[in-house]
Amino acid sequence: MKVIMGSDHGGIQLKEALKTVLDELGAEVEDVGCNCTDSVDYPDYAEPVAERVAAGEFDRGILVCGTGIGMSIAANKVKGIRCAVVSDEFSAQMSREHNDANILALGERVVGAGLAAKILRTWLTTEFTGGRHSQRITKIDRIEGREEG
Ligand SMILES: O=C(CO)[C@H](O)[C@H](O)[C@H](O)COP(=O)(O)O
Repeated sequence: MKVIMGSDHGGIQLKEALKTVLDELGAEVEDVGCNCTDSVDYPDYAEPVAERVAAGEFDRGILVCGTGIGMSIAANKVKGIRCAVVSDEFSAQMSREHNDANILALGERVVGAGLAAKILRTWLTTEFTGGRHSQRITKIDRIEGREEG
């Protein structure tokens, strides 16, 4: 699985910690930054991650900021992106099974590294259920103009 990651200064430590999990799962990882703790603006990292997932260059994206909220708001502006902010394992599972989320947003100031690792494992290994959920994704696509009707 090809995974692209990004963070702002508020998420850089958790982003680094999660690379161990990605390594254990055998993911091929690209990190678009940031690479230091200087204050930066999260949309500058959300945008390239979201654009490259939407373009099909990567299977999944992971974004980390202080809360995950700013990253998810920015990422969800890109057509084809379904970014879920998650802080528990059940939501991680549901965001994949029901919503086919293609980007996971985490908050370093919200979840500890241990819980975040469990969330990430669950999120990366859970498949979309399809069925009735597919028609709902189609309706989301229609809202953003990806589908006619
Ligand atoms: O966008 C966010 C909140 O919705 C992120 O958590 C940012 O990391 C946060 O706003 C950064 O805050 P800081 O005071 O500039 O470190």
